[in-house]
Amino acid sequence: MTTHESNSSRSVTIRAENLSKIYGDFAALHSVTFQVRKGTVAAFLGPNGAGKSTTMKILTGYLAPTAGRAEVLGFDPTHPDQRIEMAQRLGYLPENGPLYADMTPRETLEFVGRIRGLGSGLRSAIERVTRQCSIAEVFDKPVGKLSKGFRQRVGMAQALLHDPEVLILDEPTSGLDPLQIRDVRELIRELGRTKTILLSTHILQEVEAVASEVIVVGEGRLVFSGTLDELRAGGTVEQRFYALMDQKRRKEAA
Ligand SMILES: Nc1ncnc2c1ncn2[C@@H]1O[C@H](COP(=O)(O)OP(=O)(O)OP(=O)(O)O)[C@@H](O)[C@H]1O
Repeated sequence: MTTHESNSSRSVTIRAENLSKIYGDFAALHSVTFQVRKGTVAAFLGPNGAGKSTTMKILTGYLAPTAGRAEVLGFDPTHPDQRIEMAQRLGYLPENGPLYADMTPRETLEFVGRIRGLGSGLRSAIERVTRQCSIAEVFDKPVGKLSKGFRQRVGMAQALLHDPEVLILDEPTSGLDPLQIRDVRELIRELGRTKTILLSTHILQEVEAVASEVIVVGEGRLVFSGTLDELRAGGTVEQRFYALMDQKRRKEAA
């Protein structure tokens, strides 16, 4: 346990506290607060433009919040030294894949592994993620020539390369076909046995398929945060999601 972790509650791995983000004159996030407890798979659910990617970029240190505070494993992503330490224990799949089009998956993973300083462990790490993400058949094809589904899986592979204890996955099943979606959900469930995972989605079925905790946002505001069972109390995920969104609209109109 590091000093950073002992300073915060041990059971909370990801914390967003009153996060706000303003792009120019557009407010994308309004004081969003939620927590993800250690060892859970949490779905970050919301319609297009709700602020999911913005929140994830803040949590991973790629964007600074306009106000509020983020924390992952007790580290502050806006603090340069803490961000580096955090990155060693965090895997991030960004929204549109992180990948250089000219590089093959092999070159991508070797490159990422070198940056991460994996040294002699790199070869076995590459073998592990190649198996986990089923990318062996495209291993030596340029990423730019791969289907969206395979690019997404290469993105997952780079996020998993250093076997991080926390994963932040921005729409991990986006662009995949039904069989690939089933495989990636299975992989997420498997990884969720040992890791804390926050994944964004706007697919309601995805929530029930993989998550035990749910955070719902709409137009940059938090509308629900709790367990899947709490969300399902009084209806299906679908019914509850639409009810929450309608409730939010009525509140704003009042
Ligand atoms: N760099 C930026 N400059 C200006 N506006 C931005 C920028 N990035 C995002 N936005 C706006 O902020 C809002 C939230 O965007 P964000 O990408 O976080 O939403 P999202 O929930 O991830 O959406 P999606 O499901 O479509 O990916 C949107 O209205 C978007 O257009």
